[in-house]
Amino acid sequence: MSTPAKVRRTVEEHRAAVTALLAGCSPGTEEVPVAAAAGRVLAEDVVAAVGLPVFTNSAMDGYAARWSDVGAATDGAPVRLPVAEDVPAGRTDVPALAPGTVHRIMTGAPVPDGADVVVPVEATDGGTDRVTITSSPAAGSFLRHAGEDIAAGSLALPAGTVLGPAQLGLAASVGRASVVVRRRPRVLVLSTGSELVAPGEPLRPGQIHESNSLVLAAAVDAAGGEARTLHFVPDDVDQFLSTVRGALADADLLITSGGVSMGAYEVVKDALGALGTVQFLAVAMQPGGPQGAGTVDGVPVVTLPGNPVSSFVSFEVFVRPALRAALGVPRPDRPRLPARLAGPLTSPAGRRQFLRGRLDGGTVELVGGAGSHLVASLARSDVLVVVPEEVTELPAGSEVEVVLVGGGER
Ligand SMILES: Nc1nc2c(c(=O)[nH]1)N[C@H]1C(S)=C(S)[C@@H](COP(=O)(O)OP(=O)(O)OC[C@H]3O[C@@H](n4cnc5c(N)ncnc54)[C@H](O)[C@@H]3O)O[C@H]1N2
Ligand code: MOO
Repeated sequence: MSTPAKVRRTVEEHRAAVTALLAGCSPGTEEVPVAAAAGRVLAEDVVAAVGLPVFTNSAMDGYAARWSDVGAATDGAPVRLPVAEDVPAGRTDVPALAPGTVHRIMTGAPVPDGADVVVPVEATDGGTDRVTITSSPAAGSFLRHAGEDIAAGSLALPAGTVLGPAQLGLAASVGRASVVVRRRPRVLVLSTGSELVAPGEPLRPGQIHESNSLVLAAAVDAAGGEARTLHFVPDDVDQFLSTVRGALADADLLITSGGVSMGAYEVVKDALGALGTVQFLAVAMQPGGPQGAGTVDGVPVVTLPGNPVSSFVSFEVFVRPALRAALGVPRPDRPRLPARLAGPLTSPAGRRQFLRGRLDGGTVELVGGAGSHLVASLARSDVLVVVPEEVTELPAGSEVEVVLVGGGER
């Protein structure tokens, strides 16, 4: 049977413990096509095989010219020149520009040797054999110089970079078809509770739809892990342990939800506490007070409280940064910002509170109350409002720190 948690920790202490626990769960590297690397963490330095731009090219559709030939052009005294070549993007045999001539050129096409300006087509009559130029931009205008963005041989993306759309674009631009990335930690997610019923199933009195495993699995995947959701189990120690043991072999981490507080049927605490390798404790925060961490058969386990908001917040505060750090991300934390409170708030003394809020400009409005059962409010929020341990009340207009967890976009 469960016993009251005696150990108390600060948020930072438990964060450090979970980060240390997960430090070993980064399971090596793999090479994947760039097209399949979105969200992955680079495990190698990507060096630019080519500079960018690859060659000096035109920024405009127009005419490549010598400024000494066209610089004096005005409406009243236009310059008329023969068009020697047509240079669409992709032309690979562009002759040099002879003095007294221009090349018609398209955006992205190679600028011929000898040209030092591109005159946009809007400043001409658009001629194809001869062109009349009625004004010229400054010398050097509309040339995109080879290597001005990144030089060949230089570091394009350092190891540890999270590959978002722009980073994938750069990898492709410097010629990479594949990249070496960190393997995604394989994370088992297991919810517990005899009251739980799968969504879609009818509810009998006293039953609720299971939702924490969906939340946690989605959060694991978004953090860079690879979640595998086990079917939830009732408050039965034997069933819990056999489910866990049947799945641990190919897991890097187990996350459980529920069964860790002070009740008579705390399945996670009862089952794992008896092993002696998992510590259950109270963290000075709300929600997310009851926590546990340790190992089962050598595999790291983090036991999160069952209240849905507590489970979500605990993942954000402890598991996400630890997973990101294990993946080698240099800044594993969510971005934080100062914001002004739209209304007043109160908070329990001695516990750091993470309230749900919606950020609008620099102002944050609380969404719902402090209750850790308020899932509809959680779904409408996009930030966590951090209230320090020593603060018990704040008037409207106070500055608070908010954590940008995202979600609820509309
Ligand atoms: N006497 C005390 N009671 C409680 C304490 C305490 O210190 N003393 N702590 C409270 C706090 S804080 C939390 S948080 C919860 C944590 O309890 P458990 O981790 O044991 O979670 P459960 O009791 O299993 O569930 C709590 C709540 O959440 C619902 N739930 C659980 N799992 C799911 C799921 N997968 N999907 C949706 N909803 C879920 C469950 O039905 C309960 O309503 O303990 C307090 N009690
Ligand atoms: O800490 Mo519980 O997590 O408040 O609801």
